[in-house]
Amino acid sequence: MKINKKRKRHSISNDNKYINGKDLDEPEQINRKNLKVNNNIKDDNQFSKMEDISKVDNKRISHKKSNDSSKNSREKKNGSDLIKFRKNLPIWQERNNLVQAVKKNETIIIMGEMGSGKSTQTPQFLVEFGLISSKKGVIAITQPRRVAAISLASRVSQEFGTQLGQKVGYSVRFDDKSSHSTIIKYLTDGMLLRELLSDPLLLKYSIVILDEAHERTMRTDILFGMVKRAQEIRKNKSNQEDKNYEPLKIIIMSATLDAEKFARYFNTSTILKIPGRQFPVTINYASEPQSDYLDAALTTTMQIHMDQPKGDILVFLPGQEDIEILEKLINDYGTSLPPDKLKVITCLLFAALPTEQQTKVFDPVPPGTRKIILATNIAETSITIRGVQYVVDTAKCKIRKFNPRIGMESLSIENISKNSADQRMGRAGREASGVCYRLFTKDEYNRMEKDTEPEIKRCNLAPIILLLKALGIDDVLGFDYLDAPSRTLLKRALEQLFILKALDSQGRITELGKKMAEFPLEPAYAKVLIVSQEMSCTREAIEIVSLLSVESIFFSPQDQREHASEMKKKFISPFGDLITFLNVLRSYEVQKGNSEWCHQNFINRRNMKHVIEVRKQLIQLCTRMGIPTNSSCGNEYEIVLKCILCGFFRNSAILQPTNNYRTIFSNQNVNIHPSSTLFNKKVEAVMYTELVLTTKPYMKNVSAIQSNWLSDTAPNIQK
Ligand SMILES: Nc1ncnc2c1ncn2[C@@H]1O[C@H](COP(=O)(O)OP(=O)(O)OP(=O)(O)O)[C@@H](O)[C@H]1O
Repeated sequence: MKINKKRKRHSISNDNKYINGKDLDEPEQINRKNLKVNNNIKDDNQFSKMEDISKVDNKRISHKKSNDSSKNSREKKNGSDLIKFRKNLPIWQERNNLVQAVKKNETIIIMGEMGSGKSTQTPQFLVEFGLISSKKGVIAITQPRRVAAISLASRVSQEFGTQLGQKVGYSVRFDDKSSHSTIIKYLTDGMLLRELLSDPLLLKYSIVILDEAHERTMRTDILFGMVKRAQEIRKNKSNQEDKNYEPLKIIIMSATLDAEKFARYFNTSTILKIPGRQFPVTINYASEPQSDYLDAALTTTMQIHMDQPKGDILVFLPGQEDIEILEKLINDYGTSLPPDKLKVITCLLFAALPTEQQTKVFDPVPPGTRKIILATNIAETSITIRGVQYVVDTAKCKIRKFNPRIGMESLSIENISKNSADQRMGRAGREASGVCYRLFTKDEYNRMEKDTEPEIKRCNLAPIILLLKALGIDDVLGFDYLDAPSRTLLKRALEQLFILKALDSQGRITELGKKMAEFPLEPAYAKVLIVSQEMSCTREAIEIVSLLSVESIFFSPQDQREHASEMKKKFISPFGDLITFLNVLRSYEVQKGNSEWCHQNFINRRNMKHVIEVRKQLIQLCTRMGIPTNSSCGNEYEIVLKCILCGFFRNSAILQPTNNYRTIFSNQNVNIHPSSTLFNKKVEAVMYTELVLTTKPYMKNVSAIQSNWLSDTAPNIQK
């Protein structure tokens, strides 16, 4: 297979920075004309460069055999098939031990091989052995991602033989499918944290299962401390024979965690190991390092398609941009397949996709078709996508980091850890044997870090500190962290919240802070929405927050950049990017999202649909919070920008006599990014939502403001 490598590649070094989940770099668009797949795959066989692990190191991950043939396991299972299926899971043999361990201990740790049945079976065993009754309290089982919570709840409700939302349900942001009769509730870690706001001791649960604990998201780390605290308080109360309090059991689960460390933290010595998985996965490593992960992913995927028997393919990529490029290439390629080959259908899975589009990856495809799923690491843990037999792993992911010194957040493409690579491999071999194609060498694997650094050690802590304060944890420095964050990170978060007036000068949460904490949004965005009420511009504020929830509402292919920027001109506002985005949204609605119009105007239709969805959810949220969502500012954009400034005044810069912009907060020289509508324009002051470090520090999403607005909105700014 030949791929024209003339195109400009993404740098995957540290200078490829992102901020707030978006590309910080001017996106290096691929010249798609230059990037072609030659159908004659076998002529230039990528796998001549890949070693078959079965030949070179015989590392087959295979333990327990199942009697199910792959054909049978693919068939839709009715009740008795599902029971048979459950009995074949490795965890089934351990169910007595598991239940006894939970009965005897306050906390246990379950370390089980991927696919052994932890996430689906553990809560069912607890119910089946009578440990749960809705009187005593039900089971909460957390997942780091909503797609996992939803798909696990669907599967378990099927196995349980009830409708989703009844005995088995889920709760994720903006979507709750649980009821009074729910006894097993899958929920994201963020949702359980939110429940703590109204139920600080989690009294409606008698068992909390923290699944995929190795992921170490910031929210999971805070949950560890909060759940442990709730357990201690409940234990003390029930020891004092207070009938209102039942003890709380905690179960920590993962295939790839440091069990000893968790055992020490949770004061337990009960670690249950579940050996074995149902089906083997063969691992193929690249025989030499791949200089271009996207080319390697395309080549490998197409080679599997041409050479390997049917079975769906799951490809791991670092982000939306790469996913969309590969989607286009595979679809182009799919149109020229020989008639005797399976057709291909691509499905995408990344965080910014609306839930109903994310869950499309689980839909079956027509016969004679191979599904190719292009996913970020959100497909890495927990989920089973039926039919996936091949995993292609680029070893890349986006890592978010916060530099507390200059207050800048970045998101860069980096290598994953060994544990991540193993989790990715574990998405195959769940219904039949599978193959994992690692686009890196065995040596590279050996050199990978064991674990990804926990978010709490590298991210902006402001959202989580606000939540802790709202939960009544005043001493955030002394909180019982599994791994304590650095003091600099903590100090910066406290400072940020003080400046937003979410905390007072003593570090106590204010009424405004309490209200902000109720929004499942970053503090700055929550503040904008709250303030918008008194400024009568809630509608516009919601729309701008929604427009900022996607990487970009425009696309500009490298070979059509000039044309694209010409087409963009009609939307441009002298107020800068945010109001320009609003203009695009207005036109998009007039055009009813017409795809031809989007195409002609270089508008990213998929992202616009997401914007509309987020807007709908924010309108519901504000209504629930008692904030009227109408506006009477009559398109007075100065008012709208002043409102945004209330959340983002930390991100403002003043034009200097030298014609440079200097940030008011960290006093550094910054530049307007070339993609901004204000590029090369000189205005007295600007506000931005992202700061990007590439060749220079660049501001993105820039708006023109007046410097006197700053003293009105931010009287307590400290340099
Ligand atoms: N949504 C689903 N559809 C079909 N089969 C499923 C589904 N979810 C789980 N399974 C089956 O149940 C098995 C056990 O899944 P489960 O998620 O409980 O394993 P696990 O041990 O938690 O895995 P991991 O550590 O990878 O999350 C899977 O290997 C798969 O065969």
